[in-house]
Amino acid sequence: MSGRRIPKALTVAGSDSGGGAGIQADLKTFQELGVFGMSAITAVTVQNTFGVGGVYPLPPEAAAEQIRAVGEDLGVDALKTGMLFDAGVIRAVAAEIRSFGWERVVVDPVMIAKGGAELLRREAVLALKQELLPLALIITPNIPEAEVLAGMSIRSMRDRREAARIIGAMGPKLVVIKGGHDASPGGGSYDGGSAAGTEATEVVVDLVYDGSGFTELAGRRINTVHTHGTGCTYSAALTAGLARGMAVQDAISLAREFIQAAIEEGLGLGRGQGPTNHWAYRRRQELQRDRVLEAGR
Ligand SMILES: Nc1ncnc2c1ncn2[C@@H]1O[C@H](COP(=O)(O)OP(=O)(O)OP(=O)(O)O)[C@@H](O)[C@H]1O
Ligand SMILES: Cc1ncc(COP(=O)(O)O)c(N)n1
Repeated sequence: MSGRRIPKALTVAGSDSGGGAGIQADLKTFQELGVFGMSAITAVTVQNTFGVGGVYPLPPEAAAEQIRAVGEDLGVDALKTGMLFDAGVIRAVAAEIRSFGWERVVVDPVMIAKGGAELLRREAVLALKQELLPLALIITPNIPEAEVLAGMSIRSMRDRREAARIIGAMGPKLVVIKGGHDASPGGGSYDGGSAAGTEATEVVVDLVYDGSGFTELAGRRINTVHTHGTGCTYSAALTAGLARGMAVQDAISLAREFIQAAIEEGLGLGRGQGPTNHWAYRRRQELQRDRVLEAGR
């Protein structure tokens, strides 16, 4: 991908009027991480913190033309996909990725919104597996999405590893099965007691599979309802790291830190399941830098 001065990232996803997920979350995250954000919108959703009130999909050509316009002119250092909604859009997006030869591709296989609304048609799962997964550098399913892709139920970390192997065989170089939906005691740390030295029930663990080995990234589980758009924000931070030229493992760590800060410093917006705080990570970085400068005076 092109390597001019400001890193540039493209998100191919749905619009969330509530601003917490989808295109809006992605662009905010890119901006916070010093990356120039661009978008190809696949659908317009009517959303607030109570859920999805409507979905207005765009035709596949609309996605393809937006991607082409950006790719031919501004250039793309990394790309992520989010809500794609149907098989036609998936095929169109995959064709553009192939034709530009982009490799820093993050696929967030968005299927169902937290409130239960369908963001990917059931019959489109096959197209996702056949067309898009082989083009992905990293795929970031949550546990229910990993269950659909792998065709198995996930009740333990052992199951998660098995699912990651199955999904990895579909083509992506790395698989991250996120632990936000893991309600089991231990939050995913089944094999070695509590992770990160905290009480097991307070932990959220993301599992990373790189085609040969597994890494578990643990964070403190925050007890909050304000987790709307966590997956979008996480995969956007990962994409921003890749656009900046970071090594994959470093981009994965950056994304975990970014989402942890965004959830921990929630904004309490709306009367339902609110968005995370996309500004929190940069604010922490700035505070840390100020402390270092202060100590050096
Ligand atoms: N309560 C929480 N506390 C801390 N981290 C969390 C929490 N919930 C999710 N995360 C983190 O947020 C990221 C996204 O995980 P999650 O499983 O929620 O994705 P998702 O379900 O795809 O999100 P979305 O709801 O946007 O589709 C992961 O890194 C996960 O560890
Ligand atoms: C446009 C769009 N894309 C993705 C999500 C998933 O986010 P969540 O599962 O938090 O609702 C969403 N709600 N809306």
